[in-house]
Amino acid sequence: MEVATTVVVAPAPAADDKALQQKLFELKMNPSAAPAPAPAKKASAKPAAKKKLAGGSGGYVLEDVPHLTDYLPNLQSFPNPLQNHPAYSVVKQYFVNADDTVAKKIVVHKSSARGTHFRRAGPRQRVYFQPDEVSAAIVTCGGLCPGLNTVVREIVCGLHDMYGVTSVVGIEGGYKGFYARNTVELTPRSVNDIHKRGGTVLGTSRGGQDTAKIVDSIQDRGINQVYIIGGDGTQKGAATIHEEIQRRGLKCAVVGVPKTIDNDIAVIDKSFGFDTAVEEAQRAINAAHVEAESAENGVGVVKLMGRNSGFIAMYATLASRDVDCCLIPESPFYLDGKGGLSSSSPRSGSATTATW
Ligand SMILES: Nc1ncnc2c1ncn2[C@@H]1O[C@H](COP(=O)(O)OP(=O)(O)OP(=O)(O)O)[C@@H](O)[C@H]1O
Ligand SMILES: O=P(O)(O)OC[C@H]1O[C@](O)(CO)[C@@H](O)[C@@H]1O
Repeated sequence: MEVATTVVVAPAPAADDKALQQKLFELKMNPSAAPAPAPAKKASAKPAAKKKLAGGSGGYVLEDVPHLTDYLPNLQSFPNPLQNHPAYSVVKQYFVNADDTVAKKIVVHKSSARGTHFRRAGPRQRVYFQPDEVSAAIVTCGGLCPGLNTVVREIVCGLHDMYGVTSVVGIEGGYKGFYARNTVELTPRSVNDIHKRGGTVLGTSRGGQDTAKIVDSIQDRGINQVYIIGGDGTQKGAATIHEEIQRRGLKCAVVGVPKTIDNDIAVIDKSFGFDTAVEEAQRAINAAHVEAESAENGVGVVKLMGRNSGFIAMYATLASRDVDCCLIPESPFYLDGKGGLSSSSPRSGSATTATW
């Protein structure tokens, strides 16, 4: 009897991260089942940045993002230029109410507290920069992810076409590029085709950088909006840069754009690059399936990205229909004995999907 088995497996997590990943998975799959917030971690090398929290009625908690007006309370605001834009001004309720928030848990019990909320992103009725006042910079840091160039392109074109901003530069080679390299001018024309290329046209890097030198460069170049695209390490760096900017009292907005191919951020719809990863996985799965079917008792094993997170493996499995078993780090499995992986054989010639 020929048995064709295609197994998709996400790499095993490091033991320390398992609890965190379990929490992320629960939040993503079933927000109502999310456990109560864990007590704050004890001593770490550097104290975590202080959270900006606000309370409301019925146990409502707003876990807010920092804002320029936190330390520049008298900052002048202006009507959003979008309100006169021919493409947007006709759309009713285009602007996000400044007080709109998004609940961390979607499903709650009628008697439970309203819980943690996050400020909703989107264009505001009033903004804190005039278009000709803006001098923006974009930087990409950390590892590569599909869509980095698309994000760079959309920031440049969005600033230009929607907000009338003409001064945008790229920082080359990641954080260090702020003080080690010259900037490159970014215009809608220069970024027009970059989304068709892989990687990041700005270059990237990992490793130590000097926050004071970065902020010196921001200050010297007169940059007042910084768009920082990168993973968790990059965002920690962005928080540090913001802290230094705030300490110096500069009118400079720091925008963190989260990058994770693994889609392991609970409160956003989807992270950029995830769809491409799932799509690309199909090719590997197809190839493994063909191989497995061609051999007697053939087994095809596909190892996908996601050291601590099984979303790519799980979505690729759901899309493929040729996968018999999907192993993800959030769900423990074992090989031998009753219920063990080795005891589950797929029906011959059929595609049986088992998720472990
Ligand atoms: N805790 C931190 N504080 C300040 N800067 C940091 C911190 N962690 C990392 N960085 C800086 O952020 C940049 C990118 O970090 P890192 O190499 O960890 O990638 P990442 O953003 O986590 O992306 P990836 O998901 O691809 O690993 C590096 O320049 C690094 O020095
Ligand atoms: O091998 P490392 O350095 O742990 O990184 C692997 C991680 O990086 C990624 O490839 C991109 O975030 C993940 O899919 C994977 O979990």
